[in-house]
Amino acid sequence: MTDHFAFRLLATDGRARRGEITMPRGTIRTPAFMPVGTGGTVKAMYLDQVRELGADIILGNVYHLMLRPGAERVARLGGLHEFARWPHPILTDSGGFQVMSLAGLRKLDETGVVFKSHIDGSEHSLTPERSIEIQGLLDSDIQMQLDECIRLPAERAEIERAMEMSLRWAERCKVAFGDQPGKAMFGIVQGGDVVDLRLRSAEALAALDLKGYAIGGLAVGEPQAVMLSILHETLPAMPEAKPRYLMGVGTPDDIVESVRRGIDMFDCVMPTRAGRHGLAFTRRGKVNLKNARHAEDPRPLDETSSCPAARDYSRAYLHHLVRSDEQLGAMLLTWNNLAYYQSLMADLRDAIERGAFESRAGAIKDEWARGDI
Ligand SMILES: CNc1nc2c(CCNCc3ccccc3)c3nc(N)[nH]c(=O)c3cc2[nH]1
Repeated sequence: MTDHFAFRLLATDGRARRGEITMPRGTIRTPAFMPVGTGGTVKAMYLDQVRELGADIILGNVYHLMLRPGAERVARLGGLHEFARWPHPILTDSGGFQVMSLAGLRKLDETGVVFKSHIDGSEHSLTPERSIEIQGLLDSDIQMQLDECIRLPAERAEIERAMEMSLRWAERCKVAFGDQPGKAMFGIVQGGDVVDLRLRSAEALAALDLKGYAIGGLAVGEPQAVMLSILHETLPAMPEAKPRYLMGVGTPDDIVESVRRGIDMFDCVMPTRAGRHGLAFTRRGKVNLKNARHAEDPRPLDETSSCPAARDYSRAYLHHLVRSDEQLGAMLLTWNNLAYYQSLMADLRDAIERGAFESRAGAIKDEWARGDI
C-alpha cells in the first residue's frame, strides 16, 4: 500500500477508462460502483458481504452522521472505519445535497446552510469549513467539498449563482482540508444543463489542482439524454489524469453510457433501495418480485450467478418474502442487486482492458432488451 493518494490510468478504450486509485486503506479499481452506506451501514447487508461482492469503497454522509450519532462521537469511538468495522476506503459526501433534499432548509447564503434536522427538528448549520471538519472527524479517505446542487429545470441566472458560490466553497474547502497525504478532497463541477457554465466550473476547479473531481448537479430529474450530453461536453475539459466521479448515478444503463463517456466512479441508492422494495436487478433486466406472476415460479433469479441470493432461492420464495414484508426479502434482494452491480463493473473493467468495451456494452444492452425470460 502507499502512504499517499495516487490515480493511475491502466487502459483506455475510446473515452472509456480503466484505472485504479491507490490509498493507504486500499486500492479502488475503476470504473467503480460505491455502495451507499448512509449512516455507516449499507442497509440490509453485512459489510463483509459488501466486500465479498467486490466493493473496494463505500459511501458515508456528513448530513446523516452529524445528526446521529454525531461526528465528535464517531471520532471519540475511533472514526467511521473503526465504528462500522470497514477497514477499506470510505468516501463521504459533504451534506449539501442531503440538506437540499431531506432537511428543512432554513437559510442558504455565502456562509453556508442552516437547516432543521429531519429526525427531531433541531437546528444545525453547515459551512464549507465545518463539512470538511466533520469529514475529518469521521476519518474519511475521500472528502467532498460542500456545494449547492439545484434541481433542474432552472433559470440560467440561478444555475450561474449556485455554480459560482460552489466554486468559492471549493476554495474554502481546499484551505480547510490543508495537506493530508493519505487522503483526498474532490471538487464538484456544477453548472446545471448550461454547457458554458459547466466548462467554467470545470476549468476553475482544475486550476485548484485537487486530487479528483465529481460531476454534480445531475441525476436530479433531467432526461438521460441531457445528462449524457452534459458529460460529453464537460468531461474533455476535466484533467485526464484525475478520477471523475458522477454523483448519484445510476441505473445499469446510465452506468454503461457514462463509462463510455469517461466516468470512473459512481454511487447510487438504487440497488439497495430497490432491493428493499422488492425489485431485483438481473442481467436480463429488472424483475419486480411483488408481481403475482412469480408466485409459483421455481426458478432462481439467475442460475449462472455466483451470488447465493440470485442462484439458490426460487422466485416463488422471494415473492412470498416480499409479499409478507419479511426482512429476509430485503436482505436477499439487496444482496442480489449489489452482486449484479459489482459484476457489471467487473465486466466493464475487463472489457476496457481487452479493448472490447463497445462490443461488450452492446452485448450487455442486448441482454437487457431481450428481457426476463
Ligand atoms: C440521486 N441523484 C443525485 N445524487 C446526488 C448527490 C448525492 C450523491 N450520493 C451521496 C450519498 C451519500 C450517502 C447517502 C446517500 C447519498 C450529490 N451530492 C453532492 N454533494 N452534489 C451534487 O451535485 C449531487 C448530485 C446528485 N444527484
